[in-house]
Amino acid sequence: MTSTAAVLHDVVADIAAQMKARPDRGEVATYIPELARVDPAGFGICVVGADGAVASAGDSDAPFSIQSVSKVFTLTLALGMAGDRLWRRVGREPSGSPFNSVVQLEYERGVPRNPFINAGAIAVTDVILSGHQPKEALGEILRFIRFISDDDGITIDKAVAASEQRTGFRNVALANYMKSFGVLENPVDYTLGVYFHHCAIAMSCRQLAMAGRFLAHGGRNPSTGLSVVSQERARRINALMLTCGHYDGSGEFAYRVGLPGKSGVGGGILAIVPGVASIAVWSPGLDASGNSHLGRIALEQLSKRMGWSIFG
Ligand SMILES: NC(=O)CC[C@H](N)C(=O)O
Repeated sequence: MTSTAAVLHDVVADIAAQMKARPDRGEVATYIPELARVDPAGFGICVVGADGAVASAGDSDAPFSIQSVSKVFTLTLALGMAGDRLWRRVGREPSGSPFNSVVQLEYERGVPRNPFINAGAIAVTDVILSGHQPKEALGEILRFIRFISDDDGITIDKAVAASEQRTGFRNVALANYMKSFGVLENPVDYTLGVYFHHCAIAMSCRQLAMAGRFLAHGGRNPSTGLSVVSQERARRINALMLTCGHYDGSGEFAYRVGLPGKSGVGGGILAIVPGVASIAVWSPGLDASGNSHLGRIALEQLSKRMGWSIFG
């Protein structure tokens, strides 16, 4: 073991022990009833380096609902299908608004600010769906995630998908509003069905960190050398994660952590250290912006102690 690897192992173990013990855990998402049942005591972390070395601690093998972290993978797939045409349907600017905000869509005539807020991700899902049946589109998304993770065991949590399908009234509103401007091509319930199901994909920190490797290594899977996307595309997805990955908490995340990252209301965060590592953390309690409270704090410590901020 090199000394950097040994340091990383110690740092990761220390952070997990500290996070497990903290009383301030944030609030689990309650607007999706199935997520309201998750125990806030969970904490997991996993770091995968360029050489494939893994440093993990806590509940790093416990599956959780990846929710909006899936938006990184759907964006990657949609760019592969539509290329720059995607940007006719969704913007690339931070929203400065909550992830499920309705008001901005009206000002901007149904074109969402970016692919990581709910409206933007629904528009991206609609692009993946075009020309397919919902089942095929969902199969494509799941296959892609299994491929980049090198893990065929990843599945969709049907109970979470059904729970959101029953209660996702805001997303129904956002989708119908976009449909009225012609931003969605497919029937609204088809697009939302695929969206709710990809948000309900369950992964562990280890699986998620594996899935993020291509973003850390210029678009390639470092273990096989196979290209997933071009280097330019990987760089651009990282840029969007940095500027938009935490909704109206994106500025704070960049300030404190200094890495491209994408959060989900299941409490997961995928963070990328370009050229160095892919990191996943999970703690189900959220802050006021809907981002994992301890997940962000853990990443702040990790980035600081390893000197990983992209800002030097
Ligand atoms: N920020 C999130 O993770 C939100 C995703 C969730 N499925 C929703 O649409 O509300």
